Amino acid sequence: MRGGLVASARLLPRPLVRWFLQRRAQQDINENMSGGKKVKIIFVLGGPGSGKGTQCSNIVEHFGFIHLSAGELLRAEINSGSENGTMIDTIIKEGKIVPSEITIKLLQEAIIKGGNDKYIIDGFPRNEENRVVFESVINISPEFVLFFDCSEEEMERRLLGRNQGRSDDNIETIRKRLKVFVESSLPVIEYYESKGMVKKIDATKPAPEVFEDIIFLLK
Ligand SMILES: Nc1ncnc2c1ncn2[C@@H]1O[C@H](COP(=O)(O)OP(=O)(O)OP(=O)(O)O)[C@@H](O)[C@H]1O
Ligand SMILES: Nc1ccn([C@H]2C[C@H](O)[C@@H](COP(=O)(O)O)O2)c(=O)n1
Ligand SMILES: [Mg+2]
Repeated sequence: MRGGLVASARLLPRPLVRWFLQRRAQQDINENMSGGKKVKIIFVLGGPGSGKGTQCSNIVEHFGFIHLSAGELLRAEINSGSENGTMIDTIIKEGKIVPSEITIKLLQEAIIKGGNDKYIIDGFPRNEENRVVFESVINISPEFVLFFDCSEEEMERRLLGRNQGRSDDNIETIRKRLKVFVESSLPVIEYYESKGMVKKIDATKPAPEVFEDIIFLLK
């Protein structure tokens, strides 16, 4: 029966399939969140090492958001031994971006599991494909985008000193990630900027000062 449904879905026009997936995702998210409130999302973007994870922990503590890091969800997927794990691991070591359907499925599951109505999503959308597929499948627009603006030299220095055993914190992969950030992620930030949705933070400052600026913006 299920196989029959999948086979018939292949015969449906693409917009209809997309509409169906979108309705399912929204229904799933809305049925599972707390208090029947609309789910609110803030995207946190910035280059590798700009301090997204550090500040998201502060935001969770002070503002009651659930923090989802796309990178951490992908690393958990690798460690879970899933069938996509090896492929994700290779892509991350190469500093490239994982296909959107994988990352969005992980985010969707985490939103449903979280059961909250306020999410701060860090490191997503990382490219235009991430943005467009999220829009069409999840169909929730972010309230706004927090952009951590940091110089490349500072980001490189921080990543080389991070010391958390990440397979992508080596100079070769760091340089590739910085290049991918400029080529694929900055255009996404520019897209949201053109819609007046970006709140920019000077992320080169010391962490406590960055958080003071965030408090000002979130209040
Ligand atoms: N404002 C800051 N000044 C100096 N060091 C910082 C600052 N913010 C974070 N750090 C340090 O820099 C390193 C990278 O920070 P963090 O992991 O938060 O960055 P990130 O943007 O999440 O990076 P990635 O995209 O690689 O996950 C960590 O070792 C962190 O302690
Ligand atoms: N939307 C995303 C987010 C992350 N990744 C991959 C590629 C990144 O270099 C890596 C680590 O992410 P981080 O922890 O630095 O945010 O994870 C991706 O492919 N797509
Ligand atoms: Mg991070």
